Amino acid sequence: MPSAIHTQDLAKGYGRTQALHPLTLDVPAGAVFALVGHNGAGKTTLIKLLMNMIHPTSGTATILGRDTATLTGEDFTRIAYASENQELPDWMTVGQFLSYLKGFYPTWDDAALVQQLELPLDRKLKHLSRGMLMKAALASILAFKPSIILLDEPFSGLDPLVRDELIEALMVRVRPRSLAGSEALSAVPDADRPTILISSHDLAEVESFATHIGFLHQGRLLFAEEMTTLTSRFREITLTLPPPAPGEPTITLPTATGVPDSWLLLEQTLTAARFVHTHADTESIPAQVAAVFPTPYAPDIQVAPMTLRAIFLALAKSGRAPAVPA
Ligand SMILES: Nc1ncnc2c1ncn2[C@@H]1O[C@H](COP(=O)(O)OP(=O)(O)OP(=O)(O)O)[C@@H](O)[C@H]1O
Repeated sequence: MPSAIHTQDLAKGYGRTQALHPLTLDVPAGAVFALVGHNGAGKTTLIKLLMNMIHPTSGTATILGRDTATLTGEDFTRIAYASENQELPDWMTVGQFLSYLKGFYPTWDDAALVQQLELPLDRKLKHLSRGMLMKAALASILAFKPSIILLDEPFSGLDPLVRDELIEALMVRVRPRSLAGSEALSAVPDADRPTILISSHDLAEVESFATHIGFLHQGRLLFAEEMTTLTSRFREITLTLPPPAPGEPTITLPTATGVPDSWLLLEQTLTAARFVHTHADTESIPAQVAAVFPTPYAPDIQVAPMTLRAIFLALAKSGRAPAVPA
C-alpha cells in the first residue's frame, strides 16, 4: 500500500521542550491509524505539523505525496482536520456553518450526514452540547469527502452513546470493521475510502475500529504496527500439569530456565505457570514450553487472546513500555 502520510526524521522543539523527537512514520493509504499516548506525548504536535499549523524544527513530512510545508488551499479540499479544542464560529447556526463551508468544496454533500447525526440546523453552535458540537464538526469535514482525515482526540469527554454515533458516522464512510458491518463496507469503493489518523487516550475505543496503532511516549514512537499483527502476536499462555493418577507420584514443574525474551511476566507455581507471549506462534509453543519446563508429562497449554489494554498493561508491567494510556 502506498503511504498517505510519511514523515522523515520529523522533529519539533518548543524552547527546551522536545515535543517530538525525530520521527519516521508511514501511514498506509486507507488505514485508520490510531495514535495513542499519555498527555504530553506529542500527539497534537504531530497532527499540527502534518496540517502545517506549526513548523518542524527539523525533518520533513508529506501528506498525499505533498510536502506539508507547501500545502495549498486546493490540497486542503482533500485534507480534513478536527480537534477537541477546535474553535468554531459559534455565532453561526449549524445550517449557516455548513452552508458557509459548502462554497469552499466542490465535492460537498451534507444531506445524509445532517440526517444521520440529527443535526439541529437552526441552532447556534454556541448553544450546542459538547457532543452535538463534535457531531457538527465531524459533519463539516466528512461532507467534502476528504482523502485524509486528521482527528485530534475527537471523542474525548463524550458520553459513550454520542461517541459510538460519531464513530459509526465516521466508519460507515471509511472502513467498517466491526461497527458498520459488511453491507456498509461494500457500499464504499476502495478508492473513495479516506485515510484516517486519530489520536486518542482510549485503547478500548480505538481497538474497535483502528487498522493500525502507534504508541507515542515523551515525543518518541515506541512502536507502530497493524492492529491485527499486534493482537495476533500477543497471547496469554497458561500451563497446567495434570493431577497425578491414583497411586502415581505428584509431578511438579521444574523452575523455568532459559526463558525466551518473547515471554513476559512469567509466574509459576508447583503445577502451573502463566506468561504473556509477545510473538505467539501456536505451532512452536509446545516445543518452547518443553525447553523451558522439561517435565516427564507435557503440561496442558491454553492460549488466550488479549485485549489491546491487556497488551499495553503487560508491556508496562514488564518494563517494556510505560504505563497504559487511559
Ligand atoms: N506551544 C507550546 N509551547 C511550549 N510547549 C508546548 C507547546 N505545545 C505543546 N508543548 C509541549 O510539548 C509536549 C507535547 O505536547 P502535545 O500537546 O503535542 O502532547 P499530546 O500528546 O497531544 O498531549 P495531550 O494528550 O495532553 O493533548 C508537551 O510537553 C507540551 O507541554
